[in-house]
Amino acid sequence: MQVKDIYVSAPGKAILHGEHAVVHGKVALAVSLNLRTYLRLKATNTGKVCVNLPNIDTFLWWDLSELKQLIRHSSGKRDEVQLLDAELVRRLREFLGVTNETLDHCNMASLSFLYIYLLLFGQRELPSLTVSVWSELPTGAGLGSSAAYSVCLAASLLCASGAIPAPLNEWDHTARWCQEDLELINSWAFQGEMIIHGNPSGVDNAVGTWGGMLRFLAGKIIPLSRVPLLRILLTNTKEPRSTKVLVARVKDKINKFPSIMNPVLDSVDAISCTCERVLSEMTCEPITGEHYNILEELIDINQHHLNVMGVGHPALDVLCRLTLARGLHSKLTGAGGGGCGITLLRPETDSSIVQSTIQDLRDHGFDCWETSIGGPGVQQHTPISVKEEILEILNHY
Ligand SMILES: Nc1ncnc2c1ncn2[C@@H]1O[C@H](COP(=O)(O)OP(=O)(O)OP(=O)(O)O)[C@@H](O)[C@H]1O
Ligand SMILES: C[C@@](O)(CCO)CC(=O)[O-]
Ligand SMILES: [Mg+2]
Repeated sequence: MQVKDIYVSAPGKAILHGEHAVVHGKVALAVSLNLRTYLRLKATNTGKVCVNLPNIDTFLWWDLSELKQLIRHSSGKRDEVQLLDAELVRRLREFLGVTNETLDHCNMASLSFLYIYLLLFGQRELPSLTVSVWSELPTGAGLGSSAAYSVCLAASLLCASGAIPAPLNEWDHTARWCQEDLELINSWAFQGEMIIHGNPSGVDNAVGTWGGMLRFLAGKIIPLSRVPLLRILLTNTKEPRSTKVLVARVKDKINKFPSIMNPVLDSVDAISCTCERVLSEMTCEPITGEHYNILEELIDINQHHLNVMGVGHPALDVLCRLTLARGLHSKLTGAGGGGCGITLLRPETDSSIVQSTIQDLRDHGFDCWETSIGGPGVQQHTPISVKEEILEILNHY
């Protein structure tokens, strides 16, 4: 089977409020970033499937003949894409030599690729192809790198399998899919997330698919169209962590101390709802200092709650302390345990304060930059609409 070449991209995300609580049925508010993951899928006639993931130093290939063995006993196409095919996952783990303890980037990324590839093509002739991915996002740092990767895999492989059309017209440079196709992309990306995360809420892949700011509650996605322009500083503490491990840790704590932890989750839920109300007020009445005072207090309270959940880290404490010394408020974003934090900048925050804060954080060995939020969700690209330096990397393989 011959497939068509395609370039796609999907954004990373920052969670304003609700990380972890969202896994337990509470509200989360999340927003897409201007940092994206790009994927090129290229048809080949080598009889192989090649995967090039330079961000994580992973370059793998398999013969179609060995991959065919893996689908021999597969249960086939399932109607319910929300559940993993446990038997296929078990076979893939065995094939790749992944045990429960091996949580490294390479294994998780190859497992999720092969899982989606084999389920989409397994009932037909497997296509020979090369997939290359490059991301502007730090890997495993709380900015939704796994979701952006899964969304790109889902979109490109669904297109290649013919399950959804390629949306680009000859006169466009980028194009997005219709709502129904986006829902299919999102549900397949969720499966990739299940493999990487274990028990994802689905908020990250929803942002990667639709972009913008959204409210997420128990799988229900509500885009927030009326939101004020927020200035946010992103800091990567560079402390490595795994979302899968952290999500499992919070679950254990809730199981051990339900009467103590459930009120914390309820409080996080109330924080997300209050934040959403304040953001909406800011779009329909003059923005005042009091709006920002409330947003800052919500950030502080949530950061304490996340520490109570056990997903803080000394480096994140340093971030909060250093920024507070300049009058700025920060919290972790994503799964925590290291990784990234967000700092809210007030409109009147002087650029000299921002610059000296960034310098303080860099002096501590952190990466820090001001970001713009609300970028588009998953897109198809023509090659010339991909940044030159990224195109060079993708076309290198
Ligand atoms: N550019 C990439 N290339 C290949 N695999 C990637 C890439 N980015 C992320 N991944 C996959 O995602 C995993 C990291 O996912 P993880 O959920 O732990 O972090 P995150 O998504 O960055 O943070 P969070 O879930 O808190 O937002 C990696 O181990 C790898 O399997
Ligand atoms: C920690 C978590 O809430 C957010 C990770 O970005 C996990 C999830 O929602 O799947
Ligand atoms: Mg993730």
